[in-house]
Amino acid sequence: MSACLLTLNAGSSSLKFAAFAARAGEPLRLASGQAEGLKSEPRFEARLGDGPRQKKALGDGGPVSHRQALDAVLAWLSEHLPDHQIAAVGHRVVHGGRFFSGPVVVTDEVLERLRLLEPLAPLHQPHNLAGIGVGRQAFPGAVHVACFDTAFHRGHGFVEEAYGLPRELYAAGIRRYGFHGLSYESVVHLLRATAPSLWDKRLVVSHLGNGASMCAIQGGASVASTMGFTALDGLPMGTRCGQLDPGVLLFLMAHRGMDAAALTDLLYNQSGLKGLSGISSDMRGLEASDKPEARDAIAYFVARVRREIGALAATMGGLDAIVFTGGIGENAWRIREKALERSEWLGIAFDPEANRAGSPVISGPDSRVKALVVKTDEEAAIARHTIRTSGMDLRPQLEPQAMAGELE
Ligand SMILES: Nc1ncnc2c1ncn2[C@@H]1O[C@H](COP(=O)(O)OP(=O)(O)O)[C@@H](O)[C@H]1O
Ligand SMILES: CC(=O)OP(=O)(O)O
Ligand SMILES: [Mg+2]
Repeated sequence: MSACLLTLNAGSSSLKFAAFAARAGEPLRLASGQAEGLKSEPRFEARLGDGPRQKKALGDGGPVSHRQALDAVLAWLSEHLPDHQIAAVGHRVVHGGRFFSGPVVVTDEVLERLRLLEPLAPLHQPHNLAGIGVGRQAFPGAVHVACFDTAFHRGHGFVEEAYGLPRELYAAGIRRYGFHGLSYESVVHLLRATAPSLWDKRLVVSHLGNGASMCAIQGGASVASTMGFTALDGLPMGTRCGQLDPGVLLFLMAHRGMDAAALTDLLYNQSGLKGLSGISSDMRGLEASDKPEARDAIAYFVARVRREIGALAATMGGLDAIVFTGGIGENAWRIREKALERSEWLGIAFDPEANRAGSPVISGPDSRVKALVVKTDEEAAIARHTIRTSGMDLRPQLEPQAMAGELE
């Protein structure tokens, strides 16, 4: 039996997983997949390495619990990787608050602290912690490691972390934390291998998915994020509002009688692309629609991305590369095109053909600022943390040489 590690990323309606072996401190992907649509039409999909995707229905047509989803994952793994024993499990946890600035081995005490953060990430944290619960039951002998979306941003200075509120609230933890850190780390890691003269320069990385944020990164470290105390701020998202004047909330409370529960539902579930369009939270659905409301929602999304490119570049005193990632960032060429329209002033010579063709480099050869598309790999970031934190393999990380220079 050889030891391997499992990564679990439990979302509100999905459970993503990957299995890795550890080779010289680097994860080697053995398998990956997801159980999704748990509350509507549960489906299971998995593949060995880069092999073909195997798909099947999950359950008997009705909703499926995270525990059942994990059982399906385990059954698939024991059928397809029978010679591997799971020695460590890495869990994505969206909010680590002030307590955690790096990955941590899960204990009952750690879990207790993470539960306190559930109200700060209602779409994620309860599911992340449920995933840890079922994972610990299924693998009582494995080391469980929590890896945080917030950790990558914990080096921010006071100005990026504070709100313009009394200092006592800052001291109480009411700060800008930032999210999608595992995704940003994975982008930096990939650039380090494929763009060695660029990775530590001034980057604006746009993680545009169902959740969406942008991050200024310099020297490989996060400098500023569009997200703050919760994963509501910054860009509009599938169903989340993005940046909002807090005066709107005061008005809704005073004049529409809305309480915390009603506002939570409004801001997390009914807003963003879904609320703006009244059609769909899904970018593909909006791109396919010819309704003016769909066009408005897309225009609002793109305008916010363009605005944040300028704002984040300003925090670094300039820009050397812009990177798109996430489901929208990687796949929606029209969104990238609109986001980079009239960006010559920033030093970007956009290459529309390369962009449309899905090339990883979407700026021209003479562009002073590079524009790139990178596939995010949160699972690999979780796996690297888990290898180091669990002590599965403590040898220094090897840089993959084969890709050196690929994106330059
Ligand atoms: N080819 C595509 N064109 C436009 N949008 C796409 C495409 N593929 C995926 N998307 C969008 O990506 C979003 C989901 O992003 P993803 O990063 O997978 O989400 P999650 O945050 O749930 O992991 C959805 O809005 C989806 O419509
Ligand atoms: C933090 C966040 O928004 O995550 P996701 O993109 O998975 O919703
Ligand atoms: Mg995501």
